[in-house]
Amino acid sequence: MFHFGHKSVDVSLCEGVMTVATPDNDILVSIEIRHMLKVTKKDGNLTVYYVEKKKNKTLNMKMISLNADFEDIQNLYCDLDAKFKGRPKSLLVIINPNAGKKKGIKVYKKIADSLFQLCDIKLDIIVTNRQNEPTEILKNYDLSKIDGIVTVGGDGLYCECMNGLVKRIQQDNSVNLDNHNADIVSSALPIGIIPAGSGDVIVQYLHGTRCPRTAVMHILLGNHVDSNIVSVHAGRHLLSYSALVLGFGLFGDMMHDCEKFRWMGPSRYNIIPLGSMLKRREFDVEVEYYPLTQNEKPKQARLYGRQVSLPNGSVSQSKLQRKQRTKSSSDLQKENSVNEDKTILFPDLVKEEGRIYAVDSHAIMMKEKSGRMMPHFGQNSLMVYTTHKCTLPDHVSQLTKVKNEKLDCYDYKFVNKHEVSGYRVKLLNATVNTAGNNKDLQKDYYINCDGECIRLKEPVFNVKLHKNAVKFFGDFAD
Ligand SMILES: Nc1ncnc2c1ncn2[C@@H]1O[C@H](COP(=O)(O)OP(=O)(O)OP(=O)(O)O)[C@@H](O)[C@H]1O
Repeated sequence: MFHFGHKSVDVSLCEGVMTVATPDNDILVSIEIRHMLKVTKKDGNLTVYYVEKKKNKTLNMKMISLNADFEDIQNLYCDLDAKFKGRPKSLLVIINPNAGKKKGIKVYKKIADSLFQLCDIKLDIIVTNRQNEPTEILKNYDLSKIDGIVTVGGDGLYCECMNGLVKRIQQDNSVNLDNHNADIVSSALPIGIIPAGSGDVIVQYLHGTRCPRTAVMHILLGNHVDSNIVSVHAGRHLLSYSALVLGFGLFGDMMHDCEKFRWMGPSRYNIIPLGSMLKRREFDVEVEYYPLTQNEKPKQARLYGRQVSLPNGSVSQSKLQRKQRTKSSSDLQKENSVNEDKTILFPDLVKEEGRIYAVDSHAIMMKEKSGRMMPHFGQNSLMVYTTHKCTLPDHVSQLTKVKNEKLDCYDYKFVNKHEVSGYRVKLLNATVNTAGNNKDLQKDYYINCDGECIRLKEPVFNVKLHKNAVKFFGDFAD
């Protein structure tokens, strides 16, 4: 017989739930084992630490204590402990002390450390001194001794660690990083993000809150969410992997402008983009969209060959011209196979040519849910948006809707959307300077890759979706 406070109770474990009830079967407590953080025992006492989700999606830690004779406590402890398999036991923690308002170390010490200690996690804590250090650490780190990586910082730190991890895994599996057609090997090692950055977008997508305590508890509960990434290649080199947003044109320029005002801290993201918007540039581009393969197509697949609709101001194409521009898979194969290890067959492909402000894609797809645009992890496809010529007020109104996650944020005549497995952007009027072996573009063109500004040195870049290539700690399902 167990005791809960002054009451004598029965304790049962059934279908993943521990129930504490009176002998008359009045249920006093019912806890799902997947929500338990830790069980401890001492003499005739057993304490269960567990989480409860509040309406605002934050997790709250609670505990209950049960008393019984030594044997009953021992048996219940062993039964519960056996169900904790798969929880992380050993973690590499990478802290960026300069992220956001420079509170990374404080957040870690105040919130994360005690929870990790409670759950007996073996920790290897590294406070970084500079950019690129996380990449270097992950190049040679013994990944076999950890169950996950935890970043304490912003989206940028996560993206750097994700890049380091994905590159390391390709290296270990002899995948050529610079082949833009290569399918990459997915990472089995989950990454947890404890938010301490400027935007903390990914963590909010994952947990619905920016609360660092909630993020730590999600890591400890050990559930995983698979997520897509995209690769960006130019001039037969990998530029980067993106986990969140990849933006050429306006968003590249915005990020470049924001970088110049880094001293302003996180507030630069509220002010500087307005200036970038006022001096928005137009780019003459040709975009090739690689359609989904048969397996990837949603039930009501669109016919891309017939779907190209160019808005006002862009170079228009007749149906016939569009047809001529649709390459056969054999043409593509020939084009792509030069110096490449592996070639993917694209059943048919559509080219769009015109004057644009931006080409953007999101590795975590934004789709309608409960009347809003909400993130969806691990989707079968990548959505690409091209923004064509439009008035400044219309453009501002559209981007404001994107920011506010409005359902109709892409329903504008000047925005084209394509659901693809990849795409290629070619700058049509970019002049390439060649000096010796070095090539460079005469003008500056930027890609915003998850907040990192990449300056293009080649007039063509390729983007490819890699489904479920990475794992997060969390449980996005609810
Ligand atoms: N000690 C460090 N000092 C400076 N930069 C670092 C350091 N450690 C990591 N970085 C890099 O700084 C970039 C931004 O980091 P992070 O996302 O954590 O901060 P943030 O303040 O949210 O970023 P941003 O200011 O770019 O929005 C990342 O590329 C990260 O890897």
